Amino acid sequence: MTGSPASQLPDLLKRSKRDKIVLVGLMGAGKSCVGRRLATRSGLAFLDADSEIETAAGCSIPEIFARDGEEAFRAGERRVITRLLKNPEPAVIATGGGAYMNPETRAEIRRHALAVWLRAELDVLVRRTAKRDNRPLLKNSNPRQVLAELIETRYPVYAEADITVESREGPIDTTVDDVIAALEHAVRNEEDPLARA
Ligand SMILES: Nc1ncnc2c1ncn2[C@@H]1O[C@H](COP(=O)(O)OP(=O)(O)OP(=O)(O)O)[C@@H](O)[C@H]1O
Ligand SMILES: O=C(O)C1=C[C@@H](O)[C@@H](O)[C@H](O)C1
Ligand SMILES: [Mg+2]
Repeated sequence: MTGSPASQLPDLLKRSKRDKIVLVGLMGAGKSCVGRRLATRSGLAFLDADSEIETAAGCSIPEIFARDGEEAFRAGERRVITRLLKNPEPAVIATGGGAYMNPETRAEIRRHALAVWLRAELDVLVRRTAKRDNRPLLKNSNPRQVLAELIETRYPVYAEADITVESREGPIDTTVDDVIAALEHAVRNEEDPLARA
């Protein structure tokens, strides 16, 4: 762990008049592991939307997809994220990779949260997601092609987030440090737009 001032995050949230930091990005971008570390280092609560959906449904995401289909999963995802966002306790939330594609979810995130896009290159995503088979969208013969197509359709939408941080290979704490620095910069710019000049 590095010495960067993660403890400033609760104060940063107050200054931004929002109460959540929400991580968005593709499968394998690191939303869950970076989000958990960010929360631990800053003393904020951590919520993982995928886990919350599984708890609410009483079964795993692959089981929800197999039993009820993707559309039902997306409806549940929307409800769960809205509930998490409306809870006033300050927190870091890792979303599932598809959540930010929903325009209503994006609007709720904008209202309550500072949104962070964890961006990663295709090769990095392919390598990281190959380690586990818990992602229904990648359970086919060519996960690399699926991820490449999702990059095409989703990256322009993820780009609407308040900040973008590259999720590189290397220590997770380095990405956490980059997120904190970018958030500090974004909030400072919001407070004093002229400082950007
Ligand atoms: N910045 C990073 N550096 C190195 N490894 C990482 C980094 N971020 C994530 N990983 C590794 O990549 C894998 C996937 O990460 P994680 O589950 O956090 O992704 P995710 O964005 O939450 O994906 P999903 O949308 O499927 O939930 C994990 O094994 C994790 O340890
Ligand atoms: O990118 C996606 O659409 C998904 C990502 C995961 O986090 C899960 O939410 C689910 O596997 C779907
Ligand atoms: Mg995750």
